[in-house]
Amino acid sequence: MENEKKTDSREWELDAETEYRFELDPGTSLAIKLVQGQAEVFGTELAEGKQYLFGSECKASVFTWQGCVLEISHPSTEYVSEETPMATYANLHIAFEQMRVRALNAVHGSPNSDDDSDANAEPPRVLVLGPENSGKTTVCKILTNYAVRAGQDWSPLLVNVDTSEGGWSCPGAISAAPVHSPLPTCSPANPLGSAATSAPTALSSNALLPLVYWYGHTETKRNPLLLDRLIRNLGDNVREKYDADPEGRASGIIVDTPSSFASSSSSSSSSDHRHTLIKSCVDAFGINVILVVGHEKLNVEMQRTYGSRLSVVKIPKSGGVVELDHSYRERVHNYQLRTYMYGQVIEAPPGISSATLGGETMTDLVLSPSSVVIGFDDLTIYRIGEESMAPSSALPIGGTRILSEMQPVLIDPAQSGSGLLNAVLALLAPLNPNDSERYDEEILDLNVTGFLIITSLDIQSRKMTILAPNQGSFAGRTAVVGSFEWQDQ
Ligand SMILES: Nc1ncnc2c1ncn2[C@@H]1O[C@H](COP(=O)(O)OP(=O)(O)OP(=O)(O)O)[C@@H](O)[C@H]1O
Repeated sequence: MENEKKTDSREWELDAETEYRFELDPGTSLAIKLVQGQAEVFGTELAEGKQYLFGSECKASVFTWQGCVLEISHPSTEYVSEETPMATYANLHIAFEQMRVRALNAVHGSPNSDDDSDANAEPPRVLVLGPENSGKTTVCKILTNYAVRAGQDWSPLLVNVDTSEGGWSCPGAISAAPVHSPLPTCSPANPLGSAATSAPTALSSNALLPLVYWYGHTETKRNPLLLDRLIRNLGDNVREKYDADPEGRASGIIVDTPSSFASSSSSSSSSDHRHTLIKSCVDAFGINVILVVGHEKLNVEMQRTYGSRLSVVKIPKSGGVVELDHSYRERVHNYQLRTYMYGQVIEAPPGISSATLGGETMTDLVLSPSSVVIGFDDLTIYRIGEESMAPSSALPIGGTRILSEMQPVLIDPAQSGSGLLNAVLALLAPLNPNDSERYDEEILDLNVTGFLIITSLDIQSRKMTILAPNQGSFAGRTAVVGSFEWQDQ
């Protein structure tokens, strides 16, 4: 009881269709309780009377369709806005819902009454494009959550090809997971909820089982050829999954993209890359709707390129989207890596005793990674492509580049300057056991089973220490290093 008295919280009464927005500074947390009415955070409903915790510099909003009363402890920045694009997003959701129902009817052989043919009864496969800080991830989350909440047992496939974000795993990865229950928002460390691979599966929001490929860098322009290949690999997997599950396919696909897909750069080569990568997504996931978030020029560009064969829809950007700067994004990468290894701990603000993380009753999702010492030869480590490539024009006349951007280059941990100390490595699925089916670039096509960090290298005794979420054996395994570094705080 004494605890309750110290709570520095305030009641906010929100009118229908308004939203309460907040931002948190480093090291602070926030608790929100729905006292009365209906409220949701990026499409996930809040239950009345529960304390929801937010931390790790989270920036988000609580929207209400019908009005509500909230009890909120002290955030760093807060305000209420009456102008939101939620009505547009809800209309989009309704349109997608109709597409899903028609697609499912077609699978079941039930006629779609208003339709003369079921041939175009396709579920929504949506590509969300937009510039930096336009709210793409948030739109994807809202549309996914609304689909899950529709009560039709939909489990839309959420695909993240934004390598600067990391989705369910580590930054630098691209991934896809069918979503069965609303995605919580509590920290930018896991913007799409936590995956079963890094958190207790007892929590419903952690039951996500993503398929992950490792690109290894933030910037798409660093190796667009590799990213193109990984997107196509992800698409092939999704197609296989849906070939075997036509009912599941009716839930549709929502693809979140990096802002580099939208930024028109002056250099023609990066513009080429961007078009190639958008096209890889359109082909890989059979996209039939492109949503352009608040960008007139990109909308016109997409209309011109794709307007004749799929729907291109421009949607407004929310005024609540926060401009995230470079140093914030770097801090978020660190939060993500730390959360992957150690779980999520958000300390409740003073006076709040029982709180939930994203609606789950546990506040401390503490994980204990293991630190193991292995021999240099236990793990085969590659980097994809050469670190720095001289332009072809700089090569001697008649010289050809030996290493391509797609070439797996074997790294020797014993070599000084290997760049492995504190590097984040993706552990790949096993190579094909049948030697005759192996091929040079096989490791580009293997998905990721986990991530690890090399925390020390002992060159004399040819041993290294590895931090990993679980104590598996690494003998005979293959890992790929990218450009992410573990920072021990
Ligand atoms: N309505 C809102 N109110 C408050 N914060 C919001 C709102 N919408 C989005 N945000 C926050 O703004 C930030 C940027 O949003 P989001 O990540 O969706 O944008 P993005 O376009 O995907 O970003 P990126 O530039 O990384 O591609 C996030 O921290 C998100 O939680």
